[in-house]
Amino acid sequence: MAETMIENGTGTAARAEGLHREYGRGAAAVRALRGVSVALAPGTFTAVMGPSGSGKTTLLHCLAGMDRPTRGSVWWGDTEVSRLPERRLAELRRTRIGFVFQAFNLMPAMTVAQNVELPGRLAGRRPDRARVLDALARVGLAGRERHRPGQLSGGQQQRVAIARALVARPQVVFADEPTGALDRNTGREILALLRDGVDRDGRTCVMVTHDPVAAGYADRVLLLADGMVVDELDRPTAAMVGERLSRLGG
Ligand SMILES: Nc1ncnc2c1ncn2[C@@H]1O[C@H](COP(=O)(O)OP(=O)(O)OP(=O)(O)O)[C@@H](O)[C@H]1O
Repeated sequence: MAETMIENGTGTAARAEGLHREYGRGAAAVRALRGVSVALAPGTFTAVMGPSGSGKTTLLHCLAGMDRPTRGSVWWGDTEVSRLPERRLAELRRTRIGFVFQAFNLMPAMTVAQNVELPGRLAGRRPDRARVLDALARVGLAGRERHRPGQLSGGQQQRVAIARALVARPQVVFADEPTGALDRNTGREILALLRDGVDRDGRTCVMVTHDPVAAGYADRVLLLADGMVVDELDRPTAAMVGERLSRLGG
């Protein structure tokens, strides 16, 4: 039943159909996405990989409602977000989507707790202290709420960013190279946290990564080349991913 619903396009946490994204016009135009369709089943972890410039970040931004496709559609559940007016899209993004960046993107002058509260405040909601503390505890940062980001290690800062992405309990979390700025062991801890959110809370997660070991935490890998999905791997191992990537020259 669930499979059929997903094939029909309903019952997905998010999906994209026939996405094209061009930057610039005329001779200078860059075709970053050239007809990408993906369906993200609820409670799954997908890694997006491919050579530099293949369109990974563009796809993530379009799926997360942070960029608009030139053509094609993006859906979160039954809502077509690619057609929503900007204000409505921003509102919906704050409740339905979490985003984790490679460079953490925390506000240095704010405390850890204030950083986690910020998206809610921007959405006009009063901070729910218990929920913020719970989100911090879940990423292993209980007791750090009054620290500033500069007083934390890179791995701890990324944990704050994950708590910030999760505090609204979004259906889908997007992560753009979340371990790219971290050493290997710290990176593994962050990946385990993302995996845990999928397994324990049924969250849907999509992550761009260059690292085959990181992709091994996912249920599925989508391989992009030249703005198109060229391959897909289920239950990937780092070795399988490394081998497919080297065939793509990535
Ligand atoms: N805002 C923009 N304006 C113009 N061109 C862009 C813009 N964003 C991306 N591009 C171009 O679109 C193509 C795809 O970029 P994208 O960042 O999605 O690739 P990527 O696979 O994430 O690359 P990397 O692995 O190097 O981060 C590239 O050729 C890039 O230069």
